Amino acid sequence: MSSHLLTSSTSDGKEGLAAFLANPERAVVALDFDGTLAPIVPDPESARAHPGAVPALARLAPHLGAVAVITGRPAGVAVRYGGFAGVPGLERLVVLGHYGAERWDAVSGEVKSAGDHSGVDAVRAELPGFLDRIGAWRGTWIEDKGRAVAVHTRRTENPEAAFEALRDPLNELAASHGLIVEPGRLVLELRPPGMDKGVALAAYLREADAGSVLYAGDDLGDLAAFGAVERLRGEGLPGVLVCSGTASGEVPPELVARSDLVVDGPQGVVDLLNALADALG
Ligand SMILES: O=P(O)(O)OC[C@H]1O[C@H](O[C@H]2O[C@H](CO)[C@@H](O)[C@H](O)[C@H]2O)[C@H](O)[C@@H](O)[C@@H]1O
Repeated sequence: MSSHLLTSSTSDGKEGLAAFLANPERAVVALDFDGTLAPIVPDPESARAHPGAVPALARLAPHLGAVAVITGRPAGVAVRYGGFAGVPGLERLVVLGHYGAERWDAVSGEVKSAGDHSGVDAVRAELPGFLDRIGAWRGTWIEDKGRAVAVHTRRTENPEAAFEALRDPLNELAASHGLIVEPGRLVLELRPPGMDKGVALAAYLREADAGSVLYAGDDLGDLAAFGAVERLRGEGLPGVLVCSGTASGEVPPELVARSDLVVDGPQGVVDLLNALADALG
């Protein structure tokens, strides 16, 4: 595996990588799931971690202070689709699900979650009729996530147009039930406010007593985590921001612009994790 993957063109990236490699026992790796560890697929229930992801994480994790997956998925779903449970090397893995409102850890094997929001039940009941009434595109699909409900347009004839047509109506519906809309890659999720990947990541880094951090993501929901790393860099914590880019053009330009390193989707993330493990091995 080549060390050229461990080069960044930004000064923050260079500083972050140097600190990470110099003091790995206090380094933290945090990764998004869909689009970063798992390739994007048309059916969200068919998404699975890249076959190289768990082996690469299991090689790297024993060298590090901590490793976490931070995802919009329910934590238990990410654990299942990722194949993260019971893996030698990942005995301390933490999965922060629902943008940080849920937490699974490998030590207990249990999921702990914040309280429920009654608005989610109301939206769940209302959404099918609501989508019919507003003439949502055929192929629009509702993903019931338990603590949230997501509306996907990837399987419609024109996913971008279907997505744009839903934006305003879903914003209104969410607001009327005290929820927010979390936009993602051809998905609009109605979920409780008050938590995001930035809040979740910052709290996790404090808990892990991080000396440096590397965060990788591919979507709008990851911008909050990028913001947290940028803030912490300002306070002296070295950090590397990695964009899991793809040829699809779906990755938000802002995420690319704010990253220190762009890699080629989940395969590129796996290569990067292996290059880090090689460098520390
Ligand atoms: O925070 P993440 O781990 O990136 O999760 C964000 C959402 O990912 C899933 O949707 C995305 O991946 C699907 C499977 O590849 C794809 O079909 C969809 O278009 C993408 O938006 C998941 O279904 C959502 O619940 C997550 O919030």
